[in-house]
Amino acid sequence: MVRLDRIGKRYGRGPWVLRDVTLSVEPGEAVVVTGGNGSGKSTLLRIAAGLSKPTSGSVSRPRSVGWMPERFPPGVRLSARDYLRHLAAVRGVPVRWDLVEALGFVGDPDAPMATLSKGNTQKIALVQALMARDLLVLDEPWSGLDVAAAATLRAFLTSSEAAVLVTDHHGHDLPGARVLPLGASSGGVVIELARVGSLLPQVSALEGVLSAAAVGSGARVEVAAAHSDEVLASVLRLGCSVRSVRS
Ligand SMILES: Nc1ncnc2c1ncn2[C@@H]1O[C@H](COP(=O)(O)OP(=O)(O)OP(=O)(O)O)[C@@H](O)[C@H]1O
Repeated sequence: MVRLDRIGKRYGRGPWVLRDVTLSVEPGEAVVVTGGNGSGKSTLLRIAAGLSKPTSGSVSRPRSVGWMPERFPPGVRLSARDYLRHLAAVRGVPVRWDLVEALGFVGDPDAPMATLSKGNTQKIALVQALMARDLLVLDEPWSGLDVAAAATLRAFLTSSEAAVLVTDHHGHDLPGARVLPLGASSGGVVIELARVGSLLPQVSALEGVLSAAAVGSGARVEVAAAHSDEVLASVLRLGCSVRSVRS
């Protein structure tokens, strides 16, 4: 699984883009990171995928990581076929031609990547990432896909045994996924809990809890910043497991 522990990030002396983000995604689980432009979604994903170092906090990730950037680097001279073969060889996995087909790729697999349409480039960029075994980190994977390919991708991610971390600001539904909203908050701290069960009323009653809503078998709890440490200690004492903490 991938685990981000109290991640903070600032670029140089600029403002903090991320502060104190704790998140774990287990195999077979999916998390959708949402938030407005500039809220830090891509930054969080780049850190999770190992492309950027956090300023504070720590990350642990599995070995086989697939990364799809928001924009495919221009000027790749390889053909789609050679590009996928190369990346499959590097990762020690077979090329997923079945996925290329399932996504409805209609470009020339032997033409340079730079000459493909946006949608077809996106499909190849996706397949190279989806070939990884343990962790799939996909930045805006639906962007540029036609409806049928979007449905194929959703079905693939929903049934994947890898840990899945995606960004989305178009409201694409990913059944069963947890949502991690980044960005403007009401000054509170949002704590995501796993396995809350019948404890939700007790969590809601803790001093400093502003709202507590069930999400699947867990809950999303908003806490006044001044009470966040006590609430965290209390929910752990109650036996809840903490998925993420965001201020
Ligand atoms: N390499 C960088 N150097 C300096 N600042 C950066 C860098 N990358 C991102 N930022 C800044 O960090 C903030 C968060 O950017 P990021 O791309 O993570 O947001 P985002 O939520 O993915 O945005 P969008 O939805 O617009 O893609 C922005 O203010 C951005 O300008």
